[in-house]
Amino acid sequence: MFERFRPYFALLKRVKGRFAASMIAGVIYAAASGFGMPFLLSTVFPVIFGQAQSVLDAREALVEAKGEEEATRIIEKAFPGKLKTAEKQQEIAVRFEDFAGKENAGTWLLIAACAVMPIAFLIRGAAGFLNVYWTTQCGLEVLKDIQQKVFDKLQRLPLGFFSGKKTGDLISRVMGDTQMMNMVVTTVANDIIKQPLTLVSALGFLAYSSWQSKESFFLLLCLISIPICVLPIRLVGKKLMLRAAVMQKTQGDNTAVLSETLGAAREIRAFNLEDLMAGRFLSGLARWTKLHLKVIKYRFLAPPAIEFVSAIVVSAALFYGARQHLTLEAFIPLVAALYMCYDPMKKLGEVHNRLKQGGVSLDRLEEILNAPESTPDPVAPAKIENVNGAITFHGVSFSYGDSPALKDINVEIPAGQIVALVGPSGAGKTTFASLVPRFYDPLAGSIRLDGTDLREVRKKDLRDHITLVPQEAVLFSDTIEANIRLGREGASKEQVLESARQANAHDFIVQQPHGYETQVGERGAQLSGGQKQRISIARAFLRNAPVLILDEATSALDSESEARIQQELAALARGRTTLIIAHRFSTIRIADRILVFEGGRIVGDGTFAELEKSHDLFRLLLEQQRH
Ligand SMILES: Nc1ncnc2c1ncn2[C@@H]1O[C@H](COP(=O)(O)OP(=O)(O)OP(=O)(O)O)[C@@H](O)[C@H]1O
Repeated sequence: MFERFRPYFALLKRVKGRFAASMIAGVIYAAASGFGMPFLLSTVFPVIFGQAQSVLDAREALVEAKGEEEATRIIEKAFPGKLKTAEKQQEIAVRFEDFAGKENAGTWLLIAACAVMPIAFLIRGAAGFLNVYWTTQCGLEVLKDIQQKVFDKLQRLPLGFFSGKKTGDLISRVMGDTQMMNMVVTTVANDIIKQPLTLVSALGFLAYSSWQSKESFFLLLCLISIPICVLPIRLVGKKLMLRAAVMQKTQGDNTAVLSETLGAAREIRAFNLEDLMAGRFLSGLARWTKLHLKVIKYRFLAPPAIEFVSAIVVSAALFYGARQHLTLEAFIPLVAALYMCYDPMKKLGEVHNRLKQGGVSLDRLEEILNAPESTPDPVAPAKIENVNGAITFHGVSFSYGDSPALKDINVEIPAGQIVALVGPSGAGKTTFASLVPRFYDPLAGSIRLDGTDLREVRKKDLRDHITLVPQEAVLFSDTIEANIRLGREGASKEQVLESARQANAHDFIVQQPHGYETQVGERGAQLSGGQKQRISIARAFLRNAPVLILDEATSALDSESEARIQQELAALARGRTTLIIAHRFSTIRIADRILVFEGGRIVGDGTFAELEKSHDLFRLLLEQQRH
């Protein structure tokens, strides 16, 4: 049952004190329930109802007629185990006489006997509460660690991981599946320690009374029927796990539809796709509801099955007890112990099912946690300091899947050169630029920065020397200043302002209602495309890295904004090794050199004038751009 979660037990180390305390509380609870309750029933009730005394009186009466030995034997047979208890109780009664006087001894004994129950329940209740509280705390701490690891991993995973995944499904894993685990932890925590221990201590009581009365029928009955109860638990658990897996996947698909719908709000309205998207969402919901009901069905099937088995066992016990002429007083504690065996079984069935369901969510989280690191950091990383920015590609090939995206690329880019990458769509320009910050590693060949192979450098150190200005500016929902500051942690206010001036953003920023403190909204929704792009350029100025990758940063703008931003980009590129991914040729005029890509190869290399004169494909591309 716990096998699936074993790798995570190590995470309990951090909360081992709490966990040990919860175990101790669980042991107290279990001992009080499984052993204590039946034991109290067998000792306190006889005191209250005076049966202990009547056992002694009966023996007393027989002693004259049958002699001491025979009288004891007859009484032992009629009231198994009770003679010893009665003697002990008489001893207690005598002590009460010393304490309360002969007259009041009876009353005090009764008060004490009656008080035992609430005290026992108080101890049991407090131990139960502390057990569930501390176990939940430990479980949630472990879960927090797992969530943290998943989030961390998601941020560090190579980009290739995301190609085949839906964002909505990933959100559903991080939020939905951890939520599911949360629920599993909180529900399971209540029973996971208490119930098995209660079962053991109830079996302990049955063993103890078997030994006392030399009668092992009840213990045997219990030992035989426990495996029968395990059967439905296992059967149902397997079915439940399969349904839960599909259910969680469906949940992921539904979240994906939702996130796509929210992300394409304009397009959905423009193309009248509201009904289509609603239909998709509804059919996903219907599938999820159906699966959820199946999961519920299997979850709640095991307890009645166990109850049925336990009812049969109690009936068998009744039959046997009646035949053996057991007194009610002897019978009740045994039935209570039997109940204390089956109740944990029933609850453990639920725990088992819950853990199965949690296992499914864990599988989905582990897909993220155990995703291979395709661009690992070196064990002994090389230091890169005072980077000039010379980049060399030597025999580089790369493919995302089967068909190659780059084939045998050899090129040397001196420090400070501005290079435009042009070529038809799908020629490999973006891929070429993506290899420089190690978003991917080449499958063959090597890439060097100032002579150092990129794979010998830690990704963080490498990326500290690179600035990426994407096609569409990415802003986070925070203030303008915070968005610029993302370029360099710890930059001074003056440096932020200076970068904004360099990007020609300062003037429009100070006109905003709260100036630099203005909130930009989610993904910068409250700013125009040009304004967003200027903030993104200001961020790049602030970063001040020697290598710059411009993913034709103006292609998302209208021509007027585009023309104005050209100047800032030219200023930004000056003195830096710059790779411009030129989708629309809008920025290639600022380039010192142009590389022409076709089918994953570099088929042209020269200045604008040289290529315009002699390169057919370049001329064709230029011609297409002009029309
Ligand atoms: N994440 C990816 N997963 C799988 N294949 C990809 C991925 N990105 C690009 N490709 C494929 O690799 C090849 C090169 O793509 P790349 O994006 O580098 O071209 P590009 O020249 O930048 O094109 P465009 O100008 O249209 O952006 C294409 O065949 C493309 O389909």
